[in-house]
Amino acid sequence: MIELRDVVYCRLGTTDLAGAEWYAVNILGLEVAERRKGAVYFKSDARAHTLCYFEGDPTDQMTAFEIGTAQDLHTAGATLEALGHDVYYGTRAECEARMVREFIRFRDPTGNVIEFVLRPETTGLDYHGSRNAGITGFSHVGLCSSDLARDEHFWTSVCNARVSDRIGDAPLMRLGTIHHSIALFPFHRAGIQHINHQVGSTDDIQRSFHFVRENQVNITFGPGAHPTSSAEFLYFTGPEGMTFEYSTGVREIHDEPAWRDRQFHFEPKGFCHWGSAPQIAAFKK
Ligand SMILES: O=C(O)c1cccc(O)c1O
Ligand SMILES: [Fe+2]
Repeated sequence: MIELRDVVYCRLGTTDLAGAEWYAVNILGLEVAERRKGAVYFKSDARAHTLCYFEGDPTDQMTAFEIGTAQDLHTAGATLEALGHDVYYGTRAECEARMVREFIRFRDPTGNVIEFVLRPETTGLDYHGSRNAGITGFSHVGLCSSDLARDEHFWTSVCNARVSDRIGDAPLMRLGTIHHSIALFPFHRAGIQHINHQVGSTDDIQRSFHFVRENQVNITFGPGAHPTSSAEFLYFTGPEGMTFEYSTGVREIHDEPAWRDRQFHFEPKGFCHWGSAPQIAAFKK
């Protein structure tokens, strides 16, 4: 079994790097950690970076997860190869571009590009956004799935993710104690479906709701409250059509043996108990 510690970063291709940077700083509220040739790195918490935009094809999207030891990384590579996945070992330059010691890359059964990384860099320092969005950190990712049962099986039986709850057949899965670090939503193509940052409080959700609306950003869902994680949320659209979510108050599961995954409706009420309805394709039938 491959043990994953946490989701660590997303890498997103863009045809407008300057525009993506402007949005990440001025709307989303991230901090530029570093600019390199053809790429900008963003901080959202103590880690060296949790998001990278690079000049490239917008369908080029990667999600990375931390693995504990070099031994585990190599075992994971062998396990994935045995299951028929092509596994690519990152070069030194590619490791430097990700601020990690080692990584492997492969595709999940839907075709999502996944990286398992060793020793991602941290700064030990908080981040400071110029816009006070109240972000406390990068927290989870939603991935598109063309076959939810098949992909849930992959993530739970190969990668040790545990299902916390399901909305319809869409699993919300935890790697540690946070209700979910990865969730799968039905969509006909591979890609990152949404990127979640946690914010400090309801005030941050409400202030961002008005702020993004004032700035002509398309709000696609919320403000609302998820019955699953119990988090209050806001979803809005970013560069290249990416969905970003802020949420606050996500449930933690500490009594692992006692927790039973629950079944929610794949309808607006399964996504929000305040009555908001999603304008997000993967959240609709
Ligand atoms: O937090 C949740 O429970 C949740 C539920 C549905 C969809 C999401 O993106 C979520 O984060
Ligand atoms: Fe989410």
